[in-house]
Amino acid sequence: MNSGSSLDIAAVGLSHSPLIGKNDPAPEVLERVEAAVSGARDFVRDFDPELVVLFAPDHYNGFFYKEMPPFCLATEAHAVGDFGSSSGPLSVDSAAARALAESVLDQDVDLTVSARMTVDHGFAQPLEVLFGGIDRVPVVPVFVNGVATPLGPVSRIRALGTALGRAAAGLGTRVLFLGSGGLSHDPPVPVLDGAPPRVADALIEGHPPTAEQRARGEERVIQAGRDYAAGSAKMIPINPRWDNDLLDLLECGDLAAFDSWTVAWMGEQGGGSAHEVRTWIAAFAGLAAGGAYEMTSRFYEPVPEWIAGFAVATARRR
Ligand SMILES: O=C(O)CCc1cccc(O)c1O
Ligand SMILES: [Fe+2]
Repeated sequence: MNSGSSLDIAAVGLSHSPLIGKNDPAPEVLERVEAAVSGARDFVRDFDPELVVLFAPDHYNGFFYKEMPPFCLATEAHAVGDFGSSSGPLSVDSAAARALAESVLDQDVDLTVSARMTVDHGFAQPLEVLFGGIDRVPVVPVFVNGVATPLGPVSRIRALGTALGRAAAGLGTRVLFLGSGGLSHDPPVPVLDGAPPRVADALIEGHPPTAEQRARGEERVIQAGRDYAAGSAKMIPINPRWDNDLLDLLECGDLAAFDSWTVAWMGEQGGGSAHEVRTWIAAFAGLAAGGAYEMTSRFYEPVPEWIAGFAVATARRR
């Protein structure tokens, strides 16, 4: 149990992958990852958050090009259960969500609000991994677009995180900022630009896939993981140097440095889904809004089997 100030804030960044448990790396890699994740779980248990502000991307399960916001806060959310992740309602703290939304808007950050957000493994997995389910802790889900171009400047994501950090301080509760995704990786997520009409239509309209279509899509991602690990894929490789540079900036707290990271450069360095690191930047900006922080643990390992530069980091106020 946490015995500190009720206004404590903390942050955790955690990579996700729908291939965990489906296309696993060597046992020793798995062991190292599990030890790091277990450390994060202990950190979260000790911190004992009263509210989790969860930043996560979507993989064309909830947000489509019919209208694609750069980010969106939910006052209610339900998970689709892709790749065997949990389905059903998340335990959203609607009152906190509304209060945070109002405060963020008051701080001059344009925010989309959803009263019924559809989310996928990007949200479900970190809640399962750290809390044992999607309905175990009061949460405010915040979608951060990490795949659907055009993407705006990283500075706006940092501004969102900062505004939510300030807003959360006004709640008077212990808040954990949690970022889900990244780091560098280039999974076979469809791209609207140049897509054949049927694919384009699906990306725009978001017709729910049939069970068979979903199974086929998931099998394609699993096969891509096998190819990535075998080095036979045309995907942009995991970039440990880039990933560690990112973790260095988060560790030293120089979040303003991310403002010069361009969308094009990030994609070249880290692959099409590297933009998921926006969730980490938002989470750490939320923590930084409360003052100086320290990173209390940091783990990184490239896991091509999962199509993930896999990282776990925990941080709290000094
Ligand atoms: O297409 C999908 O639904 C998921 C693709 C995907 C694969 C590995 C790691 C990820 O972060 C990711 O997003
Ligand atoms: Fe993802």
